[in-house]
Amino acid sequence: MKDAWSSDEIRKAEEPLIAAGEPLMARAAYGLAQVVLREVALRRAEGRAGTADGARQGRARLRGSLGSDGLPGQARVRPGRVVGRRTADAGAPGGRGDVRGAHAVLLVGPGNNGGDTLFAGAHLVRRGMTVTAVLASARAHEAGLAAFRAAGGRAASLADVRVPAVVELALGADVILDGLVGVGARGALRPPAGGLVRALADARDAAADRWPYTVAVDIPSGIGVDDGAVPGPVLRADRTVTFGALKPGLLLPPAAQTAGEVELVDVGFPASPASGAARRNGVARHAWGTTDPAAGRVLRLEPADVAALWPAPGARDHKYTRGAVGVVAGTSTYPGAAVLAASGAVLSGAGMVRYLGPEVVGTRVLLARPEVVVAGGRVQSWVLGPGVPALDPDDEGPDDDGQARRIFGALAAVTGVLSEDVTGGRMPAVVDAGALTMLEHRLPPSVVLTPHAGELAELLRGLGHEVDRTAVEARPLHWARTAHQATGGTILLKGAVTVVAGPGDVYAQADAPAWTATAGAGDVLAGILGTLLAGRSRAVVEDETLAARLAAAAVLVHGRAAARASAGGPVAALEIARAVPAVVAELLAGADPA
Ligand SMILES: NC(=O)C1=CN([C@@H]2O[C@H](COP(=O)(O)OP(=O)(O)OC[C@H]3O[C@@H](n4cnc5c(N)ncnc54)[C@H](O)[C@@H]3O)[C@@H](O)[C@H]2O)[C@@H](O)CC1
Ligand SMILES: [K+]
Repeated sequence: MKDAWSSDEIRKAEEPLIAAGEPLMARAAYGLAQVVLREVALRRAEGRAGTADGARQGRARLRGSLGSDGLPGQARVRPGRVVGRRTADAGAPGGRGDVRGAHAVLLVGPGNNGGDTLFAGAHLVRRGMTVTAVLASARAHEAGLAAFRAAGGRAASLADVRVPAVVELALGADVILDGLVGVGARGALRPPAGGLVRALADARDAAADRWPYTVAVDIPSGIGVDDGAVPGPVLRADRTVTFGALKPGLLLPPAAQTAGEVELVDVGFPASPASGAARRNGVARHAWGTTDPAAGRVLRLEPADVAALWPAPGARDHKYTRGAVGVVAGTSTYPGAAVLAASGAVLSGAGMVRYLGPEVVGTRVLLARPEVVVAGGRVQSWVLGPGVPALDPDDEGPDDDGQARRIFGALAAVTGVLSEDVTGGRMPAVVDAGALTMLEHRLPPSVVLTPHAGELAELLRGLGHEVDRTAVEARPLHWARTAHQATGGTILLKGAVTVVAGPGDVYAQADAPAWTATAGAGDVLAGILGTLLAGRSRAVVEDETLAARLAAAAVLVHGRAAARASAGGPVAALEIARAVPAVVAELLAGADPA
């Protein structure tokens, strides 16, 4: 399990270590430098490093703006010229591990994040790289700058060299280190760092594969460390080297999408899960229900966590103990959703799947999956709403083949509105698509709502919040938590990174390839989650945090199945369902079905 620490928690963990004289910054800088050296060497060995010529031109242009002592001078680089085409250079100094002559540009802010970057820069210089630091503020970490200069690095102030020259320099470099701000950042990057990053981000977009390898130091500067927001310009990184612990913004969308591959450098924080309580010592954990946005941890499940959660059958299990999933999905106009949701449930290992809906749809479900029982009866979880039209209160008689009536009945059972004698007691449910418009009562957390951003915005508008799809996409964590608090249900907000918010920890899962954004994929996910909830039906009702964990597990399996079915190309929703058994088998065998 990946576990992110908020900026407050990082600070609390840091304080005693710094007080004890632990060299945190030296460790961070060394780890950062090792990653940069490895990546530059790798790229050179693969022939992907920038040309020596390009780097030389970029440096020559900057040199025009530097005094002979390396300090900023008066000459200016003409703005707007792009130099240093990046092409493979067979003549680069050879061999894996060789970084001599490679050029790094450091973007250095005023705090310790800039300090890490300068100390790392000193390591790079000592390994034979040419390193230029662009100091974005009047202040820079004193010891870091001294060490960098002593090693032979050159530093220039942004105020002197100006943004266009830095863009040119970057285009001629092999690697850029973004050390403008780290966990001390608040809000969008302010000028001049904000302007610099905007120009670099634009240049990156325009230059595409000619852009140098970009490494974010601790976090991509400008992201919301704790909430994953992207409130202003951010230079997208190929890799983020983060120190001590992951930060929520590295897991949460949309910021997570700017971080590239995330690599953790151990600087000596207590790391084991057992020490989790200790490392949070003194950090107020607010009870759920407060408006504190930091309540609950931000986690990401990994394959081993899902294997431990999966309701694998034992020798004494039979189809009823394993859990029956009741599916109310599809109409005669949209029968496919019923087939996909039922397939997701069957192929993820439900003891039994019951389908409730119009006969014409039931027949199609049976044709696709003869295992499905097309009749009512006891179930241990419900999957409600895929392929069912949204309820339109102005419409007298929606053409839904009686599906709304069936969904209202099931919702009355799962929300506890009907007596146990009638319903057999509360049970978990997945509420998807049209069923999201049929909620009338407060939900228990064992009911998982599975909207995408547009559907969540609509749900929230119905609850009095002024919000549209774009606003939800900008702050998925905030709105998912808001929806949880407003409805009581667990919210699974679908996206490239899916966020699950319930009463406790939040999960941010990034398991699926972009090809997964295809019609019907969500129906399959609903079916998989239905199976997981049915398999642990009683526990889900008793433990109010379990539905969110299982929802995250369903997202992981769905994403890995999509990756497998896609194999780098397009993927059809039914193929995702078909890939699920092999993915589950590998998970249970302890493998990572990546
Ligand atoms: N957590 C750890 O264990 C370690 C952390 N270290 C580093 O220390 C960093 C935190 O250092 P600091 O607390 O000095 O803070 P930062 O270096 O993250 O940034 C704080 C500085 O940036 C400015 N700033 C804040 N928000 C800004 C904005 N929106 N636009 C422009 N400037 C802004 C502030 O005025 C302040 O000067 C970490 O991110 C990490 O890189 C390492 O040095 C040592 C190990
Ligand atoms: K940074």
